[in-house]
Amino acid sequence: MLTFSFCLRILTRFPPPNYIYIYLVHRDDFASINLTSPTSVMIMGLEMVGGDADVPAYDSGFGYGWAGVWSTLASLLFLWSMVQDHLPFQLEDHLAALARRVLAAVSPYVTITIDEHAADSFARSEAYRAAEAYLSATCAGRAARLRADLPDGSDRVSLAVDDHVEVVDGFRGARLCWRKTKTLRRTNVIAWNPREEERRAYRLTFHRRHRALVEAAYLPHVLAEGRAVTVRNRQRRLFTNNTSGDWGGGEDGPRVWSHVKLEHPSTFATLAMDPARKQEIVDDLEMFRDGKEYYASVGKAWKRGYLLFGPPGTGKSTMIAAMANFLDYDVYDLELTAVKSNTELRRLFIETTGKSIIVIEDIDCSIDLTGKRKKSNKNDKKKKKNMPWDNDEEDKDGKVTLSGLLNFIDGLWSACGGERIIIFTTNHKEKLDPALIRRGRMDMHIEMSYCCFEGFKVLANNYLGVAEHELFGEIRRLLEETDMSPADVAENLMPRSKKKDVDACLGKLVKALKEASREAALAAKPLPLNKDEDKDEEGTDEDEDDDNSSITSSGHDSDSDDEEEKTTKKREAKKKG
Ligand SMILES: Nc1ncnc2c1ncn2[C@@H]1O[C@H](COP(=O)(O)OP(=O)(O)OP(=O)(O)O)[C@@H](O)[C@H]1O
Repeated sequence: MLTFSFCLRILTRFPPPNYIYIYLVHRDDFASINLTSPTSVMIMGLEMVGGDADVPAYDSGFGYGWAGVWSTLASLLFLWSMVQDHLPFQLEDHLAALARRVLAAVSPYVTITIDEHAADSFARSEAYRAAEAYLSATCAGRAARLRADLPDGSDRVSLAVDDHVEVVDGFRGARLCWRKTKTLRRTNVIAWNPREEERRAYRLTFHRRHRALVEAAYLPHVLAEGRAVTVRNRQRRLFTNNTSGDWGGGEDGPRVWSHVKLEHPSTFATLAMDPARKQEIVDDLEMFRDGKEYYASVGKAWKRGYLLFGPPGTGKSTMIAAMANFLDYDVYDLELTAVKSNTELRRLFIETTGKSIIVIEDIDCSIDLTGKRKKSNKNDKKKKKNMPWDNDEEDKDGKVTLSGLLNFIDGLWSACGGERIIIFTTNHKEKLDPALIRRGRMDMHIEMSYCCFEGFKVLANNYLGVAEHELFGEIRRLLEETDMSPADVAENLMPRSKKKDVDACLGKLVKALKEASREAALAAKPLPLNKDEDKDEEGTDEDEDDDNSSITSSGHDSDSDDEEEKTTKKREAKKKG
C-alpha cells in the first residue's frame, strides 16, 4: 500500500495575474491544479506536472489513492470559480492591496524580483541571465529538481534550477533565498479561451536587516560571477560573413554572420617561434585582456590591432587560433571580397560582439587597398575637386574602400564598445598602405619568419615527443643556412605510421633541408653578385622573391633597398632564434 505525504499549498497572487494553485506533493512528484483557469476547471482542474503522476495514474493503485482528493478538490475548484465570477474586480483589487499591506507590515522579509524579460523587450534581461548562470554554478548542486538544456552550439549540457524550486545561498553571514517562479499571463483574445503565456522570474528573499548588504555587495557579486560563468561556459565560435544577398530578415534581424564551433587546437605552447618573441606577444595579450581600467583611464578605446606578416606556411593562421584560445575569444573571419560596400562593412562590424578577434586574412589580396590604388584615387579626387559632396566616390562603385576600412578600424570601432582585437595577415607587408598599418591602427607588427632552431624544437616535441637527438646539431646548422617554413618542417616531421620512428622522421627532415639548400644554391648561380659565395646563395634566394625582401627581414622597417644588408640582417635574426 502506498503511503505518501500529502501537502496542500495554496499560493495566491493578486492582481494581475491572479492565480491560485493547489500543489499535491508526493515525494519528488507533484501535481498542480490551477484554480484560476476556467479551462482547467472544466477538465476537472487537473494540470499534471513532472514525474510519474500522469494520466495512467487513474488506472493504477496510486490513482485510486488520489480519487477522494480529486473529488474534494473539484468541488473546491468549482466553488472558487463561482466566487471569482461574482467578485467585483474593484473589490478584488482592494483586497489584494490590503493583503499586500498587511503582509508588508508583519513580514520582516524583502523580496527582489528579476524578470526574464525586461519591460518592452523580447530579449532575455542580462540580470536574469547572470542570476541563472550564478545559481547554476553555485547553488544548483543543492537543488532537488533541475532543468537540463543544451545551449546553441554547445556539446555540454547545462543544468539550471527548475521552476518553483527554492535554493538558499549564503553571503557574508546573510541567508539569501532564491526561488524560480513561473507564472502564466492570460491574454483574453477570446473570452472563453484565454491564451496563456509563460513568464519566468527569479525571486530573491532575505531579511530586511540585510538590505544594504544585498544592494551594495551581493547583487553586484551575483552579476559579476554570473557573467564570468557565462563566459567560462560559452562555446567559442568562428564566424564568417554572409553575402548581403543571404542576410534575409528574420525575427532577430538580418543574419549577417554564420558561425560554427571554434575548435582549433593551437596554443602558444605548440606554436613554433622564437620563445622571447612569443612571450612578448603573450604579455601584450594579457595586458590587453586585463586592461579595461587602463584603457579607460588613458581615454583609449579597448581595442588592439595586430599585423601578422611573413611568407606562406609560417604560422599566421595558427597564431590567430592560439591567440583566440589564449584569450577565450570568438573569431570573426571577415571575407572582404564578399562585402559590397562600406555600408555593408559598417553593418557587419556593428553585429560583432565583444571578446572577439576580427580577422582579415591576406589583406593585400582581399581587396584593392594598396598605396598605388590610393595614389590613383588621389588623382581621381583632383579631377573631381569641384564636387565636394562626392567624398566617398569609391563606395558608389559598390566596393569597400581604404577610407571605409580606416573608418571601420578607428571610428565606428571606438563607438561600439570594447574588447575587440583586429588582425590583418599578409605575405607582402610592403604592399600595404602605410595609413592602414600605422601604429594606433595595427599596434603590434608581428613577423612570422622561416623556421628557426627553437621553433624546430617545439615542432619536434609536438610531432615526435623528443627534446634531444643526435641529429639536432646537424638540423640546427642546416636551418641556419636554409629557409624552410614551419609548415614544411612539420610536414617532414609527421610520422607516417602509428609507431613514431623518430630517427626516420628526423632523417627525412635532414634530407629535405639539404635538398632545399642545394636548390637555393642552384638558383643563386646565375646572379651577378659574387663577392662572397656564401652571401650570394642567400642573397639570390631573396632576389627570387623581390617583394618578400622586407617581409623576411627581422625588423619592422621595410624601406631599405640594400639587398645585401637585408640578407645579413635576416641571417643574424635567424641565428638569434
Ligand atoms: N609557427 C608554427 N607553429 C606550429 N605550426 C605551424 C607553424 N607554422 C605553420 N605551422 C603548421 O603549418 C600549417 C600551415 O600554417 P598556417 O596556415 O598557420 O600558415 P600561414 O602563415 O597562415 O600560411 P598562409 O600565408 O599560406 O595562409 C599549420 O596547420 C600548422 O600545422
